[in-house]
Amino acid sequence: MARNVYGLDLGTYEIKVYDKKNEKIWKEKDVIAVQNRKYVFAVGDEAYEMYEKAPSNIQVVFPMQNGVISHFEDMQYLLTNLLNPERKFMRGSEYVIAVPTDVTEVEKKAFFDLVSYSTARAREVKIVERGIADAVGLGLNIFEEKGILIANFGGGTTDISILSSGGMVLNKLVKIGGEYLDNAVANLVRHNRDFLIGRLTAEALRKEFGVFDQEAHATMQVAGRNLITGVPQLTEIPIGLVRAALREPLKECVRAILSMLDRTPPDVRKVIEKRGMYLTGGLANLRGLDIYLQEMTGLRVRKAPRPELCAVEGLKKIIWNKELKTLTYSMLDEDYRWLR
Ligand SMILES: Nc1ncnc2c1ncn2[C@@H]1O[C@H](COP(=O)(O)OP(=O)(O)OP(=O)(O)O)[C@@H](O)[C@H]1O
Repeated sequence: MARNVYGLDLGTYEIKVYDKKNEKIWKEKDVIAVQNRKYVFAVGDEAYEMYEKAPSNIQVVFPMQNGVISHFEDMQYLLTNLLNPERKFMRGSEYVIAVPTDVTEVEKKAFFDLVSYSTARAREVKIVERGIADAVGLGLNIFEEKGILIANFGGGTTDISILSSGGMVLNKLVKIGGEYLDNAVANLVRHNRDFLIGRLTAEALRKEFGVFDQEAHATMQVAGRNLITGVPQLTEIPIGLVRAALREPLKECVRAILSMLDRTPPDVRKVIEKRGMYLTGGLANLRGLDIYLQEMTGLRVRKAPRPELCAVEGLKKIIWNKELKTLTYSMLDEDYRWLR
């Protein structure tokens, strides 16, 4: 099979892929369903459909947690299956992978090894920091700009980066993302209403209500289990309860952004204050999040047009452009000294 070049943004919630040969970008849920702890039953979107609905002999596993790989073999199987469903051999392809910056070298190396040492037999594996891929995806002149603040709100994490002159000045990975918010909503509903809802229902509530711009008396009917009677039933959840659950985790993200700004060199900070910050990642679609962040940080907030695909669009540009390719590196490079 002919060689190909892939851009991979491996997220906790979804894997985004750029396929150079077929000139297309696609995404798939980062989930695998395993039967009797042995046989792979389904992968990707199909496996996600089974989450919270599967019988007890089928385990639905999320191979990534908080932005890093937690089940290496499941992740490798999932990726190989998604890239190569017909299981034709695809040796000799090249990969450019977007990785979070604020993780350990071992965690970063796992992304590299995932492709380097799989049946894919990669010809070349390059890594680029996700904040940089986001900036390229936003169409910013990464080499010239002297102050860029990007917050990537994802499924498992919020990756905050400050860039200047083509490099990372500061970066912080906050372990709060969509999943954390969903758990917060489900927990508050349980404590407040004695009503048990699943994570997917909590996600639907969060997507429906958002953070701002909705009337204060809206409600949504959801299915769950009454914890007093033990009976499954429908109930109305008010918007106020969902907003209350989101408040503290979102404040934590705001605090991380502000504390990073405090540590930013003054000249870079001046440019950021003038230009504002950029919002990327799937959670940036949360209704009203941009207005909320604008009010809380005092910065102008610009949301990427397709925030969840911003990093993979950056990877696409990097793959096609020689100058941008200098932003990538290999962990096998002589001058890359990992663990030292
Ligand atoms: N319209 C929407 N409204 C609210 N939230 C949304 C919307 N669309 C997607 N999301 C949320 O975005 C999150 C996924 O974002 P994204 O795909 O950027 O995450 P990821 O890259 O997989 O995760 P991470 O970057 O943390 O590893 C999910 O929690 C999902 O619920």
